Amino acid sequence: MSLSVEQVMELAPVIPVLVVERVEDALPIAQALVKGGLPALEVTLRTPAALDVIREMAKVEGAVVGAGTVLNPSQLDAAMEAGARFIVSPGLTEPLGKAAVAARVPFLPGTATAGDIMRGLELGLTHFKFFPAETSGGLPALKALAAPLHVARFCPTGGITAENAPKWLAEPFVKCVGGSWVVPKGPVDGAKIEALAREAAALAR
Ligand SMILES: O=C(O)C(=O)C[C@H](O)[C@H](O)COP(=O)(O)O
Repeated sequence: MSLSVEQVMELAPVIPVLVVERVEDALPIAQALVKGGLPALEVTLRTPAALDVIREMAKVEGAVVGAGTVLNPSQLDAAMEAGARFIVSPGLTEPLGKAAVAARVPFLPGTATAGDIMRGLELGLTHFKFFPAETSGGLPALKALAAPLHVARFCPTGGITAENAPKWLAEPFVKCVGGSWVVPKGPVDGAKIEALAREAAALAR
């Protein structure tokens, strides 16, 4: 079943941002996250294994697997071919935005300025990543942007933690946050990931 970008953002308060080096780690990570209550999984195309990781994770019941770090239309095509059901990018270019709109795939392009968001609105997009959130002025900056650009909704990502997520999630223009903290680097510890996911899934919106 295909979901709208809003539905993807409403699956849980947190979209875990995943950098997975080994295909063997895909299933245990996805299973632990879904079990902990985080079904939307962003697999970044930062490792050679990423497309195979998407294919593996898509087999996990309940998982809604997307691709992150998508930089251009050919990566968008490859991610969708691998089974990605939503697309996240660090920034917004016209070729990528147009390709995502044409593909009718839920798309969260990274934005950090009013101009970025306005270019997205011109393309018909209304939901954006705010990236890198903590270093682009943090919540005061997003509040200032969301006032005039009041139709836009955001997934702040970059520097978000379990500790600072609640202040972002309390805002009406924030639908969810993204972050890598839920899956610590190193050997996969399913119990630990599940516990971190459970804590993240319980954050109030
Ligand atoms: O490459 C992309 O497209 C990204 O999505 C970047 C990630 O969102 C951030 O690198 C996650 O930031 P941290 O949670 O601070 O580790």
